[in-house]
Amino acid sequence: MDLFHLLGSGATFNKNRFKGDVQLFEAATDSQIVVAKKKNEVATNSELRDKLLDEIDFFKTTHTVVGTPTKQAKKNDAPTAKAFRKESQIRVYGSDVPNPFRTFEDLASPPYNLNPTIYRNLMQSEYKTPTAIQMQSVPIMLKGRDLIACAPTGSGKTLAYLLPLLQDLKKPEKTGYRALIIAPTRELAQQIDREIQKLSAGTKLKTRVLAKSTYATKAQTPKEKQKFDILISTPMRLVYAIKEKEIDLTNIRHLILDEADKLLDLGFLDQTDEIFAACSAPSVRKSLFSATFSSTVEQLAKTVMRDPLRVVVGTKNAATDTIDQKLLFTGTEAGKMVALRQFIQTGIKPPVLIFVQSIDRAKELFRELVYEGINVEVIHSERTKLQRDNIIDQFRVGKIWVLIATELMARGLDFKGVNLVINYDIPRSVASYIHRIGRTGRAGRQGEAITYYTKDDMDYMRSIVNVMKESGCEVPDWMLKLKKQSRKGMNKLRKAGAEREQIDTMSRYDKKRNAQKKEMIDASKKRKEKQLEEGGQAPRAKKAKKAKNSEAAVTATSTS
Ligand SMILES: Nc1ncnc2c1ncn2[C@@H]1O[C@H](COP(=O)(O)OP(=O)(O)OP(=O)(O)O)[C@@H](O)[C@H]1O
Repeated sequence: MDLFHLLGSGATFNKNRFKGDVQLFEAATDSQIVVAKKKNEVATNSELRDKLLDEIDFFKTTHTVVGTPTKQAKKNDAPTAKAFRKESQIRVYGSDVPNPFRTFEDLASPPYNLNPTIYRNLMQSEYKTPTAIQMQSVPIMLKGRDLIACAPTGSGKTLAYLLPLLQDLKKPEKTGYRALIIAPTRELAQQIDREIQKLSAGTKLKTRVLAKSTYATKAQTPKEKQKFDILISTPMRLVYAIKEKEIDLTNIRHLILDEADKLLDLGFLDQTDEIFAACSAPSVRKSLFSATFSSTVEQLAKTVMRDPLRVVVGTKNAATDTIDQKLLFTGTEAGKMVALRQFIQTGIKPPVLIFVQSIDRAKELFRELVYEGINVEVIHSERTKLQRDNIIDQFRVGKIWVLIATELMARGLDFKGVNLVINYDIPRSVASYIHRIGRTGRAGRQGEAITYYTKDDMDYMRSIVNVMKESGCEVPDWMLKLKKQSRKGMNKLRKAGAEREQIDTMSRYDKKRNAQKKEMIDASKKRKEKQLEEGGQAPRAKKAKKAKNSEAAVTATSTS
């Protein structure tokens, strides 16, 4: 009835035409005065108005009331919010759920009224249609609700939280950080920052990525510190900053955890706890995003959130359906290298990402592949920040064809063009499997993932096989009947990884030859440097060509 009042405010009824309806409307209250009062209230009380408007479904052309599809809606083939959610595989848990929006154009008008600058940036971006998680998360966050959002890898979760965040911050206030985004790795923090820069261009909002190299945060005056609106950080760095009193989080009103399940996992939990405590304003809105959430983590999350809504897109903890997942049995560890070499010889379609279980194995595999005649690199936490940044940039632009990586790269990083992910070593958990293979098949593109396994991995294959089956990939029947690994066994794998033979297939002869090659390259490099130091004469054409060749080779080896 309230909704009817709101929609009917200002309208007059033709008593002849509406007859019974007029009686129904007006007889519902005691007198004409009460009706008028009510009409007035719903039209002028903004809170009540917003609540009522939330119940209305916003379409490009039609408005339909949730749950009661009108004839008009059916005619326009525009489903109700409920049907629309079902169609878009969106499930929401919790009460008082705002409706999803349908098109980016909807955001320009009420109830969203997206800031015109952000709207313009959005319209000028490559995004044409919102993804399911964006459609449902944006209205929830705009409404100021806490949110736990689970949606597949590469489905645009970053934009889903950035749009409402930027909308709420509006413009700089110079009161210090008002929003905090936590990500598990520095690389992901930088990627989020890039997205913010694109989306907030022209709003004058200022963002800082807190990294070790962030210059003289300490030396900044309080006034300088207040210039920033948004802070993005890894937990470790932020906890250090909190302890050193470099950073004041008391003004934070938005706290977003990207890859939230990782941040609430044992490895990070203490730090995340400290961060939550430091964001001491009573009205902090918390949003958690990830492609995977265990029920334990969800329960834990709920204890620090206020009446959160939970959104799940697709099947919870499943892989993206645009990834063609395959398994390759290699028998032994040595068999993996044989398979990989064969694969490279038949011609790979770069860029390819190869995951291994440890830094040592990443280094070993790099040593094996560096002389295969492909542009290969290796990334792990022992590389310097500068090296890591360069490698990621070069991989993004296609200069590196094959990138060997540890778990560092498994989460959040967006390489749209990755055609293939190879799990050279099986991942340590189902979540890790989903995130690793999720580096391909992003934003609706097709991708491929191959997982190598040996006879020793058999005990851990069941959960991977289940994920594959769930996402519609072919798996042999017998693998679905494999014994399920005990919790203890899975925990052991998660903590320490499987015991594996060293990756070392080169003969003594090959090793000697490679060592000689390296020596020659180093010597040539030294000669060149000396020449340059001495202000060297212009080398002859032949010499120049030779030096160029060695330089290329040095780039390949200097990282080994
Ligand atoms: N509405 C959209 N239409 C098309 N592409 C989009 C849209 N929204 C985001 N993208 C693009 O999709 C890619 C993946 O987005 P994003 O990195 O936010 O995914 P994600 O869901 O956070 O993935 P992950 O779980 O792996 O972190 C990005 O390249 C992003 O620019």
